[in-house]
Amino acid sequence: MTPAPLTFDEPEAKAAARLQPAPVIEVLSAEKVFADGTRALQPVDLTLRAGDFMTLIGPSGCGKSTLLGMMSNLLQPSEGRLSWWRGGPEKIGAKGRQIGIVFQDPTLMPWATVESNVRLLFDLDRVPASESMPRVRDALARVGLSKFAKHYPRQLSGGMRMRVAIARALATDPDVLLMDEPFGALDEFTRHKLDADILDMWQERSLTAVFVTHSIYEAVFLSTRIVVMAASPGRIIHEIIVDEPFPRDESFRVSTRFANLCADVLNALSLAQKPNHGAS
Ligand SMILES: Nc1ncnc2c1ncn2[C@@H]1O[C@H](COP(=O)(O)OP(=O)(O)OP(=O)(O)O)[C@@H](O)[C@H]1O
Repeated sequence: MTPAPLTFDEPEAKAAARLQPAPVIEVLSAEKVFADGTRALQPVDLTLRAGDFMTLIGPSGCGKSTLLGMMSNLLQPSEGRLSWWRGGPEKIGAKGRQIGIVFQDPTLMPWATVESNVRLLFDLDRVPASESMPRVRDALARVGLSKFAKHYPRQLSGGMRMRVAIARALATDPDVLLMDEPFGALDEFTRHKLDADILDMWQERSLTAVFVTHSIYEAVFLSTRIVVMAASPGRIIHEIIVDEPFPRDESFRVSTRFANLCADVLNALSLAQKPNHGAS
């Protein structure tokens, strides 16, 4: 059946807005000044939509982690506000509205097994093992660590420890996954493998993702949208849409299109280095 045509008496912008996926997190003129007076972010406006894979990229200190912290509701804006599923923070956690977080450091408990580390959030919530363990096992299988469930963090490589941290976030069955430079400390090969795995999970689970990185290649490979930020004060200066179909594989990494997109991000980042570009 042919879909009903859009009504053309409607302004174009309104019609386009109707076709966009629903907002999941909206950052509404939110800014952050820390208690010591550091102005980490000047007012930022940003809408994360269902199904986005959004990357935040920019020089050190431009406020990427601060912005991610506010999006996770772990950090409060000093001015402005955020909304989650068009409501307040009370909307977070309901069915279909779970947020999972992966930090830069895997932050594992060294005395606990891989399995216990992944189970941590369930244990804190006093969820019975009969309920939590199938989810823990499923998450460990998803990151390829089933055989290491009884190992301790010291017995794992850096990449494997990061997989445990990802499994811990996945076990809670998140709808939105916020990741703060999770692969920054890993070698290039491990990083490529984990990038591919994250994309598979994002597709399989219909996740909405926000990913902080310093790597232009990683940003282009993963994202549907790249948000470029500048420092002093932290702000958004540009956005690049990566209109490349999924699944993406290694052939994308060596394509001309990939090289051109990397050049676009690099150009935007060099503007970010210019003092006061886009600052108000
Ligand atoms: N708790 C805090 N108190 C005071 N200043 C802070 C605090 N947290 C961050 N800042 C400052 O806010 C600014 C933004 O920091 P943020 O960590 O968000 O930047 P970033 O872009 O994530 O940096 P990086 O890429 O190095 O991780 C920096 O100047 C930082 O020193």
